[in-house]
Amino acid sequence: MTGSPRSADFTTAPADPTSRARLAERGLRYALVDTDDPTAFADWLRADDRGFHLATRDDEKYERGRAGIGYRRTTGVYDDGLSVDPQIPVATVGSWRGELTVPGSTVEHPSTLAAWAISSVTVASTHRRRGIARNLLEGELRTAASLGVPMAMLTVSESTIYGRFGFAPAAFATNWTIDTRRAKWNGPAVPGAVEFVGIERFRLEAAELHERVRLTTPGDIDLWGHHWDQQVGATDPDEARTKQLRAVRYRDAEGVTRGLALYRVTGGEPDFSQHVVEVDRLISETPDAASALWRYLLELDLVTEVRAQLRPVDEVLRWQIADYRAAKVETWEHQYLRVLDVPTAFAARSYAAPGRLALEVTDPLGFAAGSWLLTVSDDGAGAVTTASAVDGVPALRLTVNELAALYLGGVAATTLVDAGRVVEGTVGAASAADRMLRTARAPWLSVWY
Ligand SMILES: CC(=O)SCCNC(=O)CCNC(=O)[C@H](O)C(C)(C)COP(=O)(O)OP(=O)(O)OC[C@H]1O[C@@H](n2cnc3c(N)ncnc32)[C@H](O)[C@@H]1OP(=O)(O)O
Repeated sequence: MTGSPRSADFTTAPADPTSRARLAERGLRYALVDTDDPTAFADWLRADDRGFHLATRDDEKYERGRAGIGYRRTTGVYDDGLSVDPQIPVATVGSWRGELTVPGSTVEHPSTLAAWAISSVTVASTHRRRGIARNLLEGELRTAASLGVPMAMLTVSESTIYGRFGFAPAAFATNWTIDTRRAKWNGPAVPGAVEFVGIERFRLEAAELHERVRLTTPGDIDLWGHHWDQQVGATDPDEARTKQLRAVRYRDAEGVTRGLALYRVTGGEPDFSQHVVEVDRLISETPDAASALWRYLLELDLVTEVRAQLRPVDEVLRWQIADYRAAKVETWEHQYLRVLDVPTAFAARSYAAPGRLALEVTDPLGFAAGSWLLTVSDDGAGAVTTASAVDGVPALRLTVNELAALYLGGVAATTLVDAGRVVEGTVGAASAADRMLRTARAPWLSVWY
């Protein structure tokens, strides 16, 4: 698999004319990059790397990058007046049409929403704070809306940037640091077995397993081949990290792979008994698989600390170690959403309780603004119509940001009312909203993109 395009329409949609005109007024050219052209793509990647303060790559790595993410809609802003290297863009953005899992999805009956994934947003430090990123972001949102994509999504370098464009965090993640001398395993013994697998096998089985697990995880997304290449270090075979990778899998009593872990053991100082385990990935399809893999990692000899990033907020491990304080857990906001089409987005997910909810939404960019009525039937299906306040229907007033935060059921309307970010039109409306919107398990996104 070289990419995840379900449909290629997104790659050919022209650069947004409004942003193009606004940037042209400033002497800047906003254009799609021809990703079939290795030179143009390498120049774009050079700008992307520079924007994120990454090391410069050699030509072979640029070509590998093109093979991996060249399927994306790749846009640059060029300053043709530059006296040096005007062919290197002064701003970059990459986007694609992804699939966001929504509440109610199962492997047998998947419910996903088309979502416009935005990545590689950079503006050269020589051109910062002149409104270039604003034009890139607004251009992406208008393009997505023009293609009928109901949601935009991204993960962020800084949490302060994207609220102004209508994004808000809708799924959170946790980073764990576990003192293994204190964290005695207190969970169940499980019937299957953990065994080592080669890195190539891990890559193969992890991609398959993620395809199933992401469909049961609201907030998660479909992944692309290059993601797995990067995960297992195939893009950087000579790096120390790549050479340290080890992989194990959990097979259940029937011999079916239900979980995988990729990890590195580092350090050991001062006497070889104090190594640190960095868990790069732990994917589990069943509670048994998660138990077996966590237990394996926590009981490794010559190890005193296990670190894991991007774990779910309601990680079950919390209840499987003898000493709660053996684990330091830090919460991050992670999956940011931006609603572009309210009726389509809210009809795609299912709900925990029947009822009606009026949503008065403001949106400076207009996409989601309006008075909406969400009606959930007894089977948990939802439909949204335009309607002004209806007598007896709980009502909330909110901006498009809070609408995004509520969407996956991971943030409570009652919290946002108490925070002063959502206003109740009728007393008790937030509790009514929570009964309909909240999910049993916290939504979760397992990757950066
Ligand atoms: C989805 C992703 O790709 S996340 C990665 C984001 N990119 C990075 O972090 C790479 C390093 N940073 C950069 O390249 C740039 O500083 C960017 C892309 C963050 C901003 O680009 P700029 O062109 O300088 O932003 P621009 O001038 O359009 O600013 C737009 C608005 O965002 C605000 N803003 C810009 N950067 C930041 C920031 N780092 N933190 C908070 N606010 C910011 C501006 O103040 C402005 O606000 P306003 O219009 O409401 O007054």
